[in-house]
Amino acid sequence: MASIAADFALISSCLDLKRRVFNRPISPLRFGIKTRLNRLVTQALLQEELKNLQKTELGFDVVKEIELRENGFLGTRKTKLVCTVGPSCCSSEELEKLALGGMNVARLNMCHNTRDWHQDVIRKIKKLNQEKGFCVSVMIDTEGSQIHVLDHGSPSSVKAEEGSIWFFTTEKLDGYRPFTVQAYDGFNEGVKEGDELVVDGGMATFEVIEQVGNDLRCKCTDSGLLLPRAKFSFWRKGKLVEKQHELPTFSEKDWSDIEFGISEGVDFIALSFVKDAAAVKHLKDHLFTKNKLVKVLAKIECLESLKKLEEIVEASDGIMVARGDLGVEVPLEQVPTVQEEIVDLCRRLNKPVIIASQLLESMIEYPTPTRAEVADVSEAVRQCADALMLSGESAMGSYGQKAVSVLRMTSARMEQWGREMNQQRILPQIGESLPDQIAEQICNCASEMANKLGVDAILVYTTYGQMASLLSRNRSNSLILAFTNETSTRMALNLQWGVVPIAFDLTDDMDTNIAKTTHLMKERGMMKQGDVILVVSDVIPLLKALDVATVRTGVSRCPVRPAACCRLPKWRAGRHRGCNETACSGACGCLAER
Ligand SMILES: Nc1ncnc2c1ncn2[C@@H]1O[C@H](COP(=O)(O)OP(=O)(O)O)[C@@H](O)[C@H]1O
Ligand SMILES: C=C(OP(=O)(O)O)C(=O)O
Ligand SMILES: [K+]
Ligand SMILES: [Mg+2]
Repeated sequence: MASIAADFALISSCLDLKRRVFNRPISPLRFGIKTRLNRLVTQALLQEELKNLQKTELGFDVVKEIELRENGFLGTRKTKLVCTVGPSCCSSEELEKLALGGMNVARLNMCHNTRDWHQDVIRKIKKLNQEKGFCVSVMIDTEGSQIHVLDHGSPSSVKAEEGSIWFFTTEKLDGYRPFTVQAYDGFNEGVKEGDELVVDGGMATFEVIEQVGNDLRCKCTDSGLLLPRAKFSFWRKGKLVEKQHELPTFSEKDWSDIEFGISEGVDFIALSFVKDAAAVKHLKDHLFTKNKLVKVLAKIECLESLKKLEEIVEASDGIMVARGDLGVEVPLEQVPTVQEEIVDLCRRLNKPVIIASQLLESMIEYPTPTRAEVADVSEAVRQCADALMLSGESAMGSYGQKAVSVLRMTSARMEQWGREMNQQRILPQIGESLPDQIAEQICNCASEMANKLGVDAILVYTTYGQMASLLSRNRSNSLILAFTNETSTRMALNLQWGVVPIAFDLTDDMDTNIAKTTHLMKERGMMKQGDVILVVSDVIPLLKALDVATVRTGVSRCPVRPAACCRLPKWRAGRHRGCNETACSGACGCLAER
């Protein structure tokens, strides 16, 4: 196997040979898979420059750095973790503990708390990133038409006993009133006597026994707990009673929250209750006019979004399977299959996907998860979702850090099992244009090769994250180290399976990029002798890359040598690029213009 140890004798002889033949330094393949030889040559050429490099020129997340040193490339966790920030974890100390525990993305749910509170949290996270070397991205999650919630006026859960009679009203309650629950104006439109009112997808069930003006009198038919802000829906003969009036995806508050998010420099906006692709495009257009590279995630959490799933996934930069609300509109037993379908579709279309809500719900109150919760988390990891999300567990629970460590350990174990099983999946082609198809093929082949050769890491040099994402899509065993000079790309890649985004000041010269980054990785103890790496890049635009690759083909068959073909390299500024000849020798009989 290749080694990254320097072999100076070999390099020198290569350089000599090269200079003699081409009278110019070797230029290895600008994209594609690097050979050991090329890597060694590049290293030698850049040796002087490398001596002056500062370790800090590599923007590496401190937490990943520790993990990499401890577990090596293969053992480093690939599944990403999103934590909702709330009162339990909003101090700098708590946020730091979550970051150290492996939080990749912090989510702020705009349904709760004040603008100032959110601003304070975002600034604390950015400060921690800057001062302590974390790489935690920030996501805001819009409120949307989040009005399908009940309020019983009590800060804790209230139990509904079977047979008890309850009053569901639009009247504003001032505090707790026994057997009374407040709902939004118009909640009972289209509802008939005999319909079922289901709370939180089945936590408790009521039968509508009487319409009283705008209110409903209901009998509890299946006892259960009503949590604060419980979600509810009406059902008739096993089917959802669809809402009479469609609420817009964006409220005025949502737009103002979005503007706030943009001005605070958030990395993701998760859009609640998306019903079609138009809503996603609307927001993306808005961001485009502001020249903002914020990623838009669509939350799949209502029946309408399932009907238009494919167009929504295509329009978005990523998806959240928001099982909390989804489980209110879809029968609970269908949620697992719907989840798997969404995860599969996202992977087919190359969009990151987050599994959200109730992953470790019992840990809001208890320090240990249930077996069933661990099984649910494992299942999401087995499906190869990009990320797992904590909601109340981190936002308001007492064991947020422990919940993060349960996610971390469970996903690491399941990923290891996945590697042992070596499950491969044939993926459909997604690229439509030739350059996109080429990029895709390179990434597919690199991933396959990485698995077959037992490669430790794939290094990808990327401006907008395209190839890093295509590599991630393959879910290969190797870790993907993505070097980018774009901060927005680095923060966005934080959500992608198996990608470790690293800030680095990329140049147009791939040899320099590779030499410098591998040198720094070694210096920092993250790469060692004997590690096997593959290199892929989209830094040079693909069409050009094709040209460069072709030049490379041509170089080895340069007209200086009689049997060479000069067709592919073309003639540049009247000179052949490979050898400085001013005219084609014609020896090859090629089609080049002469
Ligand atoms: N920023 C916040 N401020 C106060 N409480 C919060 C905040 N974010 C989340 N929470 C609490 O954590 C719970 C779970 O969060 P989440 O699932 O995001 O919200 P929801 O329950 O509204 O869907 C919320 O119901 C709320 O009690
Ligand atoms: C994540 C979800 O959205 P929210 O917490 O904003 O209701 C959900 O419904 O699962
Ligand atoms: K929300
Ligand atoms: Mg929701």
